[in-house]
Amino acid sequence: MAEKISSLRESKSARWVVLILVSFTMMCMYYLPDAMAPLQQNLQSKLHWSATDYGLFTSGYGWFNVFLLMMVFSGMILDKLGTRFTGVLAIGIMLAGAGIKYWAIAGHVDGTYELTIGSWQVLGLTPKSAVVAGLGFALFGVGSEMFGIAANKAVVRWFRGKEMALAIGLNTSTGRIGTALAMFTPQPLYNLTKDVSAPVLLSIVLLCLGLLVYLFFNVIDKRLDKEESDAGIASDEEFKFSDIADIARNRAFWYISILCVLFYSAVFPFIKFATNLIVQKFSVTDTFAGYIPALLPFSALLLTPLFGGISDKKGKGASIMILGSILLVCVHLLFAIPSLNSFPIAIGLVVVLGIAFSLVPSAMWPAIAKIIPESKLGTAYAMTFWVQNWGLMLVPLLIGWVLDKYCIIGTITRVIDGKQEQLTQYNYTIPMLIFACFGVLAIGFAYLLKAEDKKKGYGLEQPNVIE
Ligand SMILES: N[C@@H](Cc1c[nH]cn1)C(=O)NCC(=O)O
Repeated sequence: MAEKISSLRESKSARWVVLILVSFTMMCMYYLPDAMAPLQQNLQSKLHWSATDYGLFTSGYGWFNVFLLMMVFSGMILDKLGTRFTGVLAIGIMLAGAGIKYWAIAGHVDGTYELTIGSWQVLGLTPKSAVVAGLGFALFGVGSEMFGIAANKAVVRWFRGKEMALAIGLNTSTGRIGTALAMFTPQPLYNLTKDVSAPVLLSIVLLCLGLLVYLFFNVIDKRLDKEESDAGIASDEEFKFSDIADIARNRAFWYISILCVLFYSAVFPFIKFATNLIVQKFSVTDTFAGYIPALLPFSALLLTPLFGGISDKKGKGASIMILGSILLVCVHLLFAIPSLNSFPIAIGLVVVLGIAFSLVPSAMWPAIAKIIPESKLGTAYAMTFWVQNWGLMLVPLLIGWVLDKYCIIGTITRVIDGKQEQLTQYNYTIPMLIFACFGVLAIGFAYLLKAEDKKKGYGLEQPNVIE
């Protein structure tokens, strides 16, 4: 009997075209989450936000994902309706969220909110602009996570048994180009337009481009469906509620998800505060300071596919996650030392953080595909992202609050756009120690994962490529 294989999936060029299309859209999507980070100080002075307000707005990314269980719904939609529909829906949601965020940051929302429940003051004179921008970011976050899950599943579908970790790594890396652009462009854009919302507008343009490109991917992916159904190859099984319970019973899955929330809590929220940290601690200008954190996604961009390729061929996935977490702790501890304040040190530390930020994702995302069957993969990625979003939501809130409560060391007066502005000065030692603690816990969970893999034989330390 003739072997049932798909010639499209077997075609290296078709696989790589698919990867380019999905990854380009990923890049467009990754611009907005970090595009406000280089303007933290400008946002604070233009919109009269405190560090707590900035933390609240930043935490918005996770609000709907966490509390409305949006990622679980996204996983269900994905497993039921497929990567093509889900991807387009996700981009539509991101566009709506980015639009709301733009409206709020462009200065159309005035006044403050105060919210008290009993004796607990939930929001104390919080600018409405921060809350509404946070709501826009929350909607964007739903689309962004939904797209991330769909993109991972699409890449796994096309690359399983081939260069899977390399492909996932390249896909994530292209996302890092979006993050790097988000670190490089906002300050020059602001200098040009004197408008803090200009980067949000650029993100809307990028998302529209991403949508066009994703529609091309849909055409090719549909051809694969047709080829597979003609060849009698079964398409993905549909989502079942019992999938959630099956995944939740897998101990290794929880180790990866907890490692994920701890690791990413020490990276993404760090990026959100990094420009300000570098201005404050290393005494460099705002524009130049924005370029230093950009080295993080840049080094990750080059190294993630390299480490993905190595783990495809050599394995050692769990060990790579341990190493990445150790590097993360070292970097944050060194950032915490007040006397280490010369700016070449900042550059070196950010590059090493970029290495950690390449090691862990390059091994982590393919590891989920090794412990969970493909039919449940959308739901599994959704559940991991849900756990991760708790960190993306709570950690910026915590850091913003800690900065205002414990880290203010004074104010300076600077002339910005011809006006004298009071800028608050912070000491970032405590926030950096908090980030380091997440890293220490991440090391522990990476070891637990390695032990579980040894016990259950998932093959996390084995190569991915089937020659
Ligand atoms: N769930 C996403 C979170 C995110 C934040 N900004 C953009 N995406 C994620 O973890 N993606 C994987 C990664 O390594 O970027």
